Amino acid sequence: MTETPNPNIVDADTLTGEMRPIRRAVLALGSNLGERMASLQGAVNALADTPDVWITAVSPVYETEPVDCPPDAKTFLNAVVLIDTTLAATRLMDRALAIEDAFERERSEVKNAPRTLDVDLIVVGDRRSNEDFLRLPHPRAGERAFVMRPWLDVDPGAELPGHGPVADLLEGADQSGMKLRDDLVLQFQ
Ligand SMILES: Nc1ncnc2c1ncn2[C@@H]1O[C@H](COP(=O)(O)OP(=O)(O)OP(=O)(O)O)[C@@H](O)[C@H]1O
Ligand SMILES: Nc1nc2c(c(=O)[nH]1)N=C(CO)CN2
Repeated sequence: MTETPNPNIVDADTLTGEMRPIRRAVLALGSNLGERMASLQGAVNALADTPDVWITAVSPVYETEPVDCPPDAKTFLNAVVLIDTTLAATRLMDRALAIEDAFERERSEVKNAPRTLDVDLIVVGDRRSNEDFLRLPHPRAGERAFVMRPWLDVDPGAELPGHGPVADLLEGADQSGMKLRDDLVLQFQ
């Protein structure tokens, strides 16, 4: 039987904006200023407390040499968080910026200036975006071992849309400046 949609009936999704699809998202955390581990843990806690966000995995923590940073930059702690979310990608970006602000992130004109906390969206489902406010997938993620390595740890089959398997990207990346900090473990509920 062929069903003809009734134009007089507006479905509940359209009316309420509810029933958004659930998407897997990958967020990268970094800190090279202040209490680095406390900032990363605070970001994980804040994500866990975010309505419509469910953390599914948190990676090990790596100590990494600064890449493309001012000459006096200190080493970073980096990690990756996997979430499921029904938030729109732009709302997730708002939340990431608010979490950075809550940890006294200062925004400077200096490229890659030291920061207490950086929360980057790497992928949000299959969402693509090319706005200044939100670029997805993150345009520099594929060349960053400090993102690919922890991502691979928590998702060995991961793929970066448009770039290929994370395992292959990592093989071509310079991992020499990275050290696993297995003495530092991020907790999540
Ligand atoms: N995928 C994304 N993740 C995080 N911020 C993004 C993304 N796409 C666009 N932005 C925008 O970039 C700005 C934040 O840039 P920020 O200064 O944190 O960059 P960065 O983390 O220092 O550098 P990079 O983008 O190379 O990691 C924000 O205004 C944010 O809206
Ligand atoms: N090691 C390391 N280097 C960086 C990082 C980072 O998180 N870790 N973030 C940057 C801009 O987001 C630039 N350079």
